[in-house]
Amino acid sequence: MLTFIDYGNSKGGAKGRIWAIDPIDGTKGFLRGGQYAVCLALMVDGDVKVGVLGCPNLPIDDAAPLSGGMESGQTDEGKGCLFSGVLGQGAVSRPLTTGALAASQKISMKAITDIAAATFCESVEAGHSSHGDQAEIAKKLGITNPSVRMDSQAKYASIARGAGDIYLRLPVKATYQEKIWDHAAGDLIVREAGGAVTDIHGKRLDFSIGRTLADNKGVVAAPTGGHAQVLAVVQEVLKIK
Ligand SMILES: Nc1ncnc2c1ncn2[C@@H]1O[C@H](COP(=O)(O)OS(=O)(=O)O)[C@@H](OP(=O)(O)O)[C@H]1O
Ligand SMILES: [Mg+2]
Repeated sequence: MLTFIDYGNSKGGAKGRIWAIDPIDGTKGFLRGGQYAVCLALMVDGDVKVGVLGCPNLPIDDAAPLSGGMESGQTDEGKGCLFSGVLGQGAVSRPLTTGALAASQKISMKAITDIAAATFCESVEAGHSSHGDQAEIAKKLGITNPSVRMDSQAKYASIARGAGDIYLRLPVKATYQEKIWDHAAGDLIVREAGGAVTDIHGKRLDFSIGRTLADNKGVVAAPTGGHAQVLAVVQEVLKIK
C-alpha cells in the first residue's frame, strides 16, 4: 500500500488525466475524533471532472444540524457519508457502507435569502485560515450564528448539502500555496450543488498549474446568489481593493 502511494509523484499540470488523492484530509481532525475526509478527484487537462469525498464522521442525513465533531455518545450508526460530483451532472450524497454502493440522492446548497441568517464553516486550525478576519467578515455581513469549525474538505461537503452556507479560507501566511488534493473534489461538488467557488481575488481555483494552486490565494465558497456580496466584504476586510 505504501509503495503504491509512493507512485503518486505526478507534477500535475494542464495536460492529460490526473488523479488527485488525499487519503486522510484533515489529519488533525482524524486524530481528535472530529471531521476528516478521504478525497479523490479526476482532472482532465487541468479541469476537475469528477470529485468524491468520503466523510466517515458526518451524519448520513443531509438535513442534520451542522457540527464540527462527533457528539458525545454518538455511535457509528447514522453517520458516514459519501459525496460525489460529476462536471455538468450535479452532486449527490449517499450513506457510506461496507457493502455495495448505497442509493444516492441529489444535494444542493441552500439559496441565500438573508445573508445575516447564514452559517459559516471554518477551519479548526487558526494557522490554516484566519479566525480574526473571519469574525470581522461575519460582523460586517450581520451574521450572528457562531461559525462551525471542522477539519478537512467536510466543510465543502457540508455547505454543498445545505447544512452550512459559506466556507472561507482566509490566508494566514502570504507564502502558503494551497494543495490541489485539499480542494479539487470539494470545489467541484460545491459548484455542482449550486455554489460558486473562487479565491479571495474572485478568481476560479486553477487546478492546471501543478501540485499547488499557485495562482490563487484563499477560498471563498458560497451559494451562487450570495457569492458576490460575501466576496466584496472579504476584500474589504482583507483590504484587497
Ligand atoms: N499554513 C497553512 N495554510 C493553509 N492550509 C494549510 C496550512 N498548512 C497545512 N495546510 C493544509 O490544510 C489541510 C487541512 O485543512 P483543514 O481545512 O482541515 O484545516 S483545519 O485543520 O481544519 O484547520 C491540511 O491537509 P492534511 O495534511 O491532509 O490534513 C494541509 O494540507
Ligand atoms: Mg489534506
